[in-house]
Amino acid sequence: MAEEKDVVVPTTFTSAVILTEMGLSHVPKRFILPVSQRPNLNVKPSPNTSLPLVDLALLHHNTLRSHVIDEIGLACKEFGIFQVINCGIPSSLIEGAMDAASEFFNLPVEEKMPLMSDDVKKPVRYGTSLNHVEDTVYFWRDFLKHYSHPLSKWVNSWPSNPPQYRENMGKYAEAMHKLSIELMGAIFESLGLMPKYLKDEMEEGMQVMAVNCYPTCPEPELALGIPPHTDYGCLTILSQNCQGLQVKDREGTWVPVPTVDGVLLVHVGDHLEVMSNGRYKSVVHRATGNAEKRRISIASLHSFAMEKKVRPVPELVDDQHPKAYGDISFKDFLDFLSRHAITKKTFIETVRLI
Ligand SMILES: O=C(O)CCC(=O)C(=O)O
Ligand SMILES: [Fe+2]
Repeated sequence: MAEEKDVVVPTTFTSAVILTEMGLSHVPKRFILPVSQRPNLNVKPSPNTSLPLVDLALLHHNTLRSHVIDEIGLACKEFGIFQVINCGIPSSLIEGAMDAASEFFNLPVEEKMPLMSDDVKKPVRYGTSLNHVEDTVYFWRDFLKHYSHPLSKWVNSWPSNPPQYRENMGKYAEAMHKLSIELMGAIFESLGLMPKYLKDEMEEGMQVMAVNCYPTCPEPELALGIPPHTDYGCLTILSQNCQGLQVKDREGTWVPVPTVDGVLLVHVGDHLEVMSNGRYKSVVHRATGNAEKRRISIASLHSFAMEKKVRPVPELVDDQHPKAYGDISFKDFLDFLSRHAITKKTFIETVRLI
């Protein structure tokens, strides 16, 4: 039982990792969701999932490129998420980043404590529930978030322990950044724009890595690892070591996403929804807990520079498609996040005009 062990839980910071180390047999009350928001864990991911699978090697094929662009466009439109294979990233590089992440969460709490913060504007921070002040229910996740692009600007502020963290995560971050540029080119092309459209803005944009740890949860049917949300950026590229991600399909049904070796997941984020003037919608997703296995995921979020306003692309606004969104920047999102609980209202809802 918790009381019997010599573990001090900080009152301002409730870490799921610490609670799991305490060996609880029940989740504490503040993690228990109202019945209507609890996940149904009996729905297992199907290997024949309807989630699109895109072979990125074909983007370099003269005659097949346009077919792949259509596939990506359809995936963004119908699902807001797709799986990609053959991205040219060695599996050892992804495994290296996952191992570094896992070892970081294994560190004793005293080593992680100096990075703990509820301030969403910190470029490097360790946290748990998204907003301790505003969130009324807590979530079974610890995370490390850090800015990552350009790498040379940020890498020295990343954890120096485990010793391989900076090198492994740095290589991974650079590979994700390169991939995000290629994907954005394909996505713009699928919208009828030039593939180089806004490429400089992406090159100079922000990259935030959200390194997530969902420790084993004694009662995963009562709690969530991360509540339903959309990602703020243009797109997010995700690696995971086991299943736990669920996405809401266009009918409102939660669909579990399978884990397949060599597959990365690409989410449409709010900025892409705005730029596409609503042709593509950011995908609502959440992560469930797991009683047997600790889950690690690395989400790489790509957006324009902090204060750069994102707006519907003029070519995509006409009489049939009136401007549907106001202008937003990453900074606007952070301002919103520091004031609101993520569980109450999503940021994108506040910028929709129609
Ligand atoms: O762990 C996951 O699969 C999702 C993580 C996520 O949604 C995020 O970090 O924004
Ligand atoms: Fe997310």
